[in-house]
Amino acid sequence: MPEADFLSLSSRFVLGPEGRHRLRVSQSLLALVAYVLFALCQQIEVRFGLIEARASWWLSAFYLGGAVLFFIAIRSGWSARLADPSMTLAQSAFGLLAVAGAYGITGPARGALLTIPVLILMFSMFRLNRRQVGGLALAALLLFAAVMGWQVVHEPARHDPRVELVHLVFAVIVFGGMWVLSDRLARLRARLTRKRTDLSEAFERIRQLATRDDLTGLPNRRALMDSLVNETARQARLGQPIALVAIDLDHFKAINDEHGHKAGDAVLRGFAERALTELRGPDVLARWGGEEFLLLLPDTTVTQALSCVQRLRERLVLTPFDEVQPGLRVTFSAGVTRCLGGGDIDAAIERADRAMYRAKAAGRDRVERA
Ligand SMILES: Nc1nc2c(ncn2[C@@H]2O[C@H](COP(=O)(O)OP(=O)(O)OP(=O)(O)O)[C@@H](O)[C@H]2O)c(=O)[nH]1
Repeated sequence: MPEADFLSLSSRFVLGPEGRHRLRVSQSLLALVAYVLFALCQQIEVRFGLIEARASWWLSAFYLGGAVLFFIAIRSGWSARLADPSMTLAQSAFGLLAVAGAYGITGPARGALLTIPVLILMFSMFRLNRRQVGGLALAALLLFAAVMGWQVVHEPARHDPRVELVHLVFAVIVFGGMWVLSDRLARLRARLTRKRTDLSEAFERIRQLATRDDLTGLPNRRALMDSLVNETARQARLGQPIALVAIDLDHFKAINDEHGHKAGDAVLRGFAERALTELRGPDVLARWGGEEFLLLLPDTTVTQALSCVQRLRERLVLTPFDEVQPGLRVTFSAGVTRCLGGGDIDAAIERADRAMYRAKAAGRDRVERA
């Protein structure tokens, strides 16, 4: 097996399939590695005679066991049922407990351990809210204060009260600082989230403006061209026919002249609404410009398209535009062609257009095939 394949297979075995879950698993694995390093450091201190061996073994067993359990809970997918599948709060609290325990058993070098809660709190800031981070910082402070107090009382020979007091003051400054920092970070995150929402709303609006006709809400010319390209590519794969229909409302200028431009707008909207109720989901009716529409009918032969257009005509006969002017009837002329895709798109539009003009010339309110 090539080396690269072996590596990707073993990383898949340890971390699971790609995705958010894998990110969580790799983070908990990283935490496990950190605990192992921490245990090794403790062993060095044991060798130096700074820590008692038995206490060190017990504590190492506690936090390594905990870290393995967290890893299993996340890797197995069990934690996915929780609100935070990364178990950030639990992992951070556990880490702080382990460090406080280590502080209790570590000899003169224990002051260095005060830097580790900073690391834990910094990691937690990316996932937890400021109340949770504040709670963790306060809990860590109380935990350390309790361990310091307990040691001063029970082992005054090894734990000088003056040194513990200095450590405690430093802990207050550092943990307090972490809380202030988490507050700033939370505000920054909230601002970023707001900006991201604004940005995606603006993007959606731009997309609408670029692809929709403002008056009717139908796809515009550009969106129809995109649909044509996509559909004809699909047609090439599946061998299905596509029909294209050019539709132009009859005597629309007269409607504008007699009833006003607003009434003309309402007729365009009304036509779009009526037509959409007669079409299937995959059909695309677009406003091509003015009072002209283009209809794309995927998986439809020209004969089927002719009966679809016939249905539209009947619909307009049955539902006059009473909302514009009581009894106002609107008709259209249409031209139908088959679109073969690729280089035929422009040619098909032209064929449908020419057929539609033939329908106009033949007296309007009719449909011609190209
Ligand atoms: N109200 C309104 N009118 C529009 C819009 N776009 C184009 N028009 C008008 O549509 C009319 C089209 O007129 P013509 O091209 O002469 O077509 P027609 O009167 O429908 O005649 P035939 O197509 O030959 O049946 C023009 O008066 C345009 O001003 C629009 O968005 N709203």
